[in-house]
Amino acid sequence: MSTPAISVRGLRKSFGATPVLDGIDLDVARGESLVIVGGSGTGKSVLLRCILGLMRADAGTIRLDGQDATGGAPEAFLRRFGMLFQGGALFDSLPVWRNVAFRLLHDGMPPNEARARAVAALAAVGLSGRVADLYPAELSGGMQKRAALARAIAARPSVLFFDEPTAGLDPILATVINRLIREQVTALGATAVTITHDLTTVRMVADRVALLHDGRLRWTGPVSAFETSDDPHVAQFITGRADGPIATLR
Ligand SMILES: Nc1ncnc2c1ncn2[C@@H]1O[C@H](COP(=O)(O)OP(=O)(O)OP(=O)(O)O)[C@@H](O)[C@H]1O
Repeated sequence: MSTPAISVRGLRKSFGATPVLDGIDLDVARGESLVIVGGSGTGKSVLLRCILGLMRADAGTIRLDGQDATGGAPEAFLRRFGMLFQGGALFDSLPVWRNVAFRLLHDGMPPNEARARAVAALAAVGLSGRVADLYPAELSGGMQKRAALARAIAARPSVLFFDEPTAGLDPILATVINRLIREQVTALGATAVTITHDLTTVRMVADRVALLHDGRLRWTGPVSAFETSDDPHVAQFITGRADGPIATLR
């Protein structure tokens, strides 16, 4: 097997006496779309933050493209990386196109070229050129999400992270966003890691699924095996039953 894009071994992270990650082992192959699911507060965001070096793990190793990244993601990796944050995280004081082209401008691309790239990225997520000169506050929540997705893809990254990409969207717009993510992952040939509660996202975006519970990945497998799995954690997650191994009191 070729070197995985992301490789995590024995990752542990506690807050005070409470372990959140309790020995995570995970490989994400290049060009693969992995979706991580799990109940609220199970540590999905903490795992993502540790992988990116935004948070320091207590133990374990992280390798990105075969390079040790335990103390933080290498610059070379971050340059090829795009992220859609849960809340969108657009800069209010910048027009949409400058938000979308932020990285490109930062890297010294001439403004007219960067603007053209931003407009193309906006078009890829179904937003017209008219939106380019508006400010984030002038957009609806769904449009902001799409603009944030345009920003994540504008620099044509080879690794993409999506944190709750459909949270707060109506089901139709959620489908649009899921389709866009899948299209971008396929079009860019990118490696993608998505965190979600949304089963539709799992179905539309995942090649492989990992279920986080009690600090560990309880189940990982191809998306085709997810819905037919007889693992009680997976079954409870899919049916949304309150009774089962996943406690509802957290
Ligand atoms: N900086 C922090 N300090 C203390 N505790 C934290 C910190 N960040 C996260 N936690 C705790 O870690 C646990 C996991 O949080 P995390 O945000 O990773 O959950 P999640 O699975 O992403 O949840 P959700 O699906 O609700 O967003 C929670 O109990 C949370 O309170």
